[in-house]
Amino acid sequence: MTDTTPEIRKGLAGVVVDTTAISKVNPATNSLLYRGYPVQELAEHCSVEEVALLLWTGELPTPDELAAFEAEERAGRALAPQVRDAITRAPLTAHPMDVVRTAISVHGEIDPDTADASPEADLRKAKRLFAAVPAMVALDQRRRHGLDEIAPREDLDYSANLLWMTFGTELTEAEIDVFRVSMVLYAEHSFNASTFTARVVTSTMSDLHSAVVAAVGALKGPLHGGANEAVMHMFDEIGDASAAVAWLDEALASKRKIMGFGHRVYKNGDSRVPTMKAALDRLIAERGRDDLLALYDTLGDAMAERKGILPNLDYPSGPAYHLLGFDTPTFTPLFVASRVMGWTAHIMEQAAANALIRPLSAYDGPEQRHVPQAVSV
Ligand SMILES: CC(=O)SCCNC(=O)CCNC(=O)[C@H](O)C(C)(C)COP(=O)(O)OP(=O)(O)OC[C@H]1O[C@@H](n2cnc3c(N)ncnc32)[C@H](O)[C@@H]1OP(=O)(O)O
Ligand SMILES: O=C([O-])CC(=O)C(=O)O
Repeated sequence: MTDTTPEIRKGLAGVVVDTTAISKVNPATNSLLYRGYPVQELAEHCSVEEVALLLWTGELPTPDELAAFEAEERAGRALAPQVRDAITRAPLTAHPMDVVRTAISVHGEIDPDTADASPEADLRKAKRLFAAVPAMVALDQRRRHGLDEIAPREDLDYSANLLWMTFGTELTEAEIDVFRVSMVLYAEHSFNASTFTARVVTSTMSDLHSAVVAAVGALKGPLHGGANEAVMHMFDEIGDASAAVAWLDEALASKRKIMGFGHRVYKNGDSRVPTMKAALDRLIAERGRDDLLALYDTLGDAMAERKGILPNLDYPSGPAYHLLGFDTPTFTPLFVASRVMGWTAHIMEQAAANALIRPLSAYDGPEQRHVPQAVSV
């Protein structure tokens, strides 16, 4: 690097832009810690509500703190009429990510703390958003089938209630648990593209809901959260295991990105995949869907053999959400429901020690030149 030729790190690859105390992604040890706790242990022992408090406050809650938050969360689940209208009036041609993005924006407009940017108000906003997003996602899936909204149930925890509001039937404990695991695993992942987006917006001293809306937009893309939906479309396109290898060879020959594989940080496998794959395996066994397992394994093995590239969390999550009964375009909104925890934790962390995020660029356009005299105004 010379004074006149700055080093360009396309995509900020490998660039450390700030510190965070929220999570530690360590590709060398293939580990992920939320506030110091291994995500596998949290997925085994904790409810989504406990993980939310952990991410926001830095500590797992005491039983009293948890009970108080659970009561608050249960009381905040029902949609405000303005948010319900925004969802039901959205054209059915709109992608569910567009609908949840708009619904969050409307939810922000009417948040009682909308004019208050204090840390206490931001935590209240984060809690209200966390409580409300499941009903947004559930209603949007239901209306696409011509079904009515289902009211939240205060006797159910976060995970069971989200499933109840979507399907209106009680799923088995095992099914609810698979869903809980996915929500815990998706909750937080350091400076990924959507979280960084939220931090950029926050760095201008904008508000929490604007940052989350921007983050939803970043998550939608198939190189990020949109990959869980794309995995299922890919499985539909392939059909069954017997076609997987030929499909992959053709896709790689035509330089297609294989959805659900690869990662910017993990190059030897995603720390969350074994936990989510085990959850998917339980669901597959319960449903007797060995055909899906065969397709999953055949494609994964062939990708490892051909390219040495391993699955990321979206690879097992997509088929798990499919087996639970979610429509494929609802998968990424489910990621939103979970990642709201991480985004809002990062928004609060950024605001507490803010510096405007504004990198430099190296200009490579035309040299300075003059407008020709003949050009008229
Ligand atoms: C929850 C999440 O957001 S996890 C990510 C979800 N996204 C996906 O699953 C989409 C598919 N994956 C990808 O597109 C990429 O792996 C990304 C975007 C996730 C990471 O990309 P990067 O860190 O920029 O990896 P990079 O592009 O440098 O990949 C290195 C090489 O592997 C190839 N590669 C990486 N992932 C894939 C893939 N999924 N399919 C085919 N080839 C791939 C690249 O084409 C590149 O090859 P080249 O050196 O011949 O050009
Ligand atoms: O960290 C990333 O780049 C993407 C990812 O896995 C996530 O956001 O969960």
